Amino acid sequence: MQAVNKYASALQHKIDEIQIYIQSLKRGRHDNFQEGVRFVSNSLNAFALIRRLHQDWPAWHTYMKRSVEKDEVQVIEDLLKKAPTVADMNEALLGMHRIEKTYGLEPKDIANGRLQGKQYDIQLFTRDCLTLVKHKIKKEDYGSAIQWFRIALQKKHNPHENIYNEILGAPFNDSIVSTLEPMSSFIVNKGNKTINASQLEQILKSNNNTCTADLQRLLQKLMISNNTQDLDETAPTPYDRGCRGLFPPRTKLSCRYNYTTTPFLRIAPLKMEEISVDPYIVIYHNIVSDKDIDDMHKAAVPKFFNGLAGIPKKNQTEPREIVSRCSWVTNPLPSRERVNRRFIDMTGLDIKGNAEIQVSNYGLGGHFKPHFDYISDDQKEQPDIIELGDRVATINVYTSDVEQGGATVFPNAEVTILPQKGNALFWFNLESDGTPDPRSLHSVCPVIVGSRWTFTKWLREKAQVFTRPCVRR
Ligand SMILES: O=C(O)CCC(=O)C(=O)O
Ligand SMILES: [Fe+2]
Repeated sequence: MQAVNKYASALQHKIDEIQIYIQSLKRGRHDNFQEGVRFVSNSLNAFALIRRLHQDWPAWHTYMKRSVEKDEVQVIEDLLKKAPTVADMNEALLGMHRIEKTYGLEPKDIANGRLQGKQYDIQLFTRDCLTLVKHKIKKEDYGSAIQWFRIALQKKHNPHENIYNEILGAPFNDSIVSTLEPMSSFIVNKGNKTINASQLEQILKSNNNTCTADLQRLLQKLMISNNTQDLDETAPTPYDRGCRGLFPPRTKLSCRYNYTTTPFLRIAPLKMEEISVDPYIVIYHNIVSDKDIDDMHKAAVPKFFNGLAGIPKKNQTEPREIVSRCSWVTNPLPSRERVNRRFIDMTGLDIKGNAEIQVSNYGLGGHFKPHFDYISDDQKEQPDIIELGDRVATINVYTSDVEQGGATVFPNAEVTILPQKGNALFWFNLESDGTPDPRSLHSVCPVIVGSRWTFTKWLREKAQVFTRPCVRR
């Protein structure tokens, strides 16, 4: 923005100078031939004119040809190198898709800045909607594609549309026709009559009458079809229901001070909130200070890599989904040691040989699909598993608040937890005899608004020989 402003001022400066030159040319009247002749018949005028045309004009011409403020353009070019890539664009589209589908949001609400009933002063424009249309078609989600296409058609036309069209190309062009073509039969069968003749005329006009016959035919189809069934709505999964806050409320749960797990808690008990008794899921409130959170984030961010979903299958070729940015704090740090001490106080479990803590950040639509933290068969050979054993339990500390979305959901246990900065969630992945507990299936809902930060710690099996007795079931 700053760079473009600088460029615009430089351009304005040049225009001002050229205007001054134009003013300087206005000497005497020579609107017609006679006046011209009279003007040059005066030798002073003739001399000055010849001198100006001979000396000044070429110099002004050279000035006009000089590209406007090379430095400013260079700054913009350097910034462009850091512009989002195709991969970034794709991630953003996937994030938008997840938000729409997981929370069951209507495209028209999203486009008008209404997210789960909360109104934001933001809206999407025609070109945003059309980019989403293309993505929906790629995902073969035709119901949603049509909705987004209609919204694109209905969006108010910008008063400066002509300028945008000149620079960006007309939004409804041949490429959108070829994208929509595969679903035109779907439009006829399932489409809803939502644009009328005058709207169609408006679209054609705003498109500078560059609509091809193909596009006109497609728009006509949209108009004539009147089947009301519009969406191929698939039933929400348990994960979706958890993210939408639809699990039944839990009762008979308590909040209390824990002052027994370790001797230290006698002088500084921890606030514990039961979330579920069986399976055991609890939250400890305010276990990390803002300062320790900042220090840990600072240590982790320079080493951030893409957090990828799931475990790659043998011979898998398609890229794994990027779900977060994360890294491990592996070096000893006073903040990390304090957090680890808290983990021991909370759980009574041992962290021998396992001091590192993961820091994760989830952005636009960032999520983590339902998964188990206990190891699967194809992970058994991993060196850390051989050394430390399975992931008995997980601690997840919320190190930021999240304005909307980003809950932790246990789809099988029907539990949803909203992030709250400083709180730690703790649950077991294995039964006390070491058997995997499928009720530990858990997930992160897509972030709608905000940036979600967490610490994750897996408590490992081998360190627990003296802390967790094996109970026969
Ligand atoms: O951040 C969360 O709520 C859960 C993260 C998680 O499941 C994991 O890192 O394994
Ligand atoms: Fe997990």
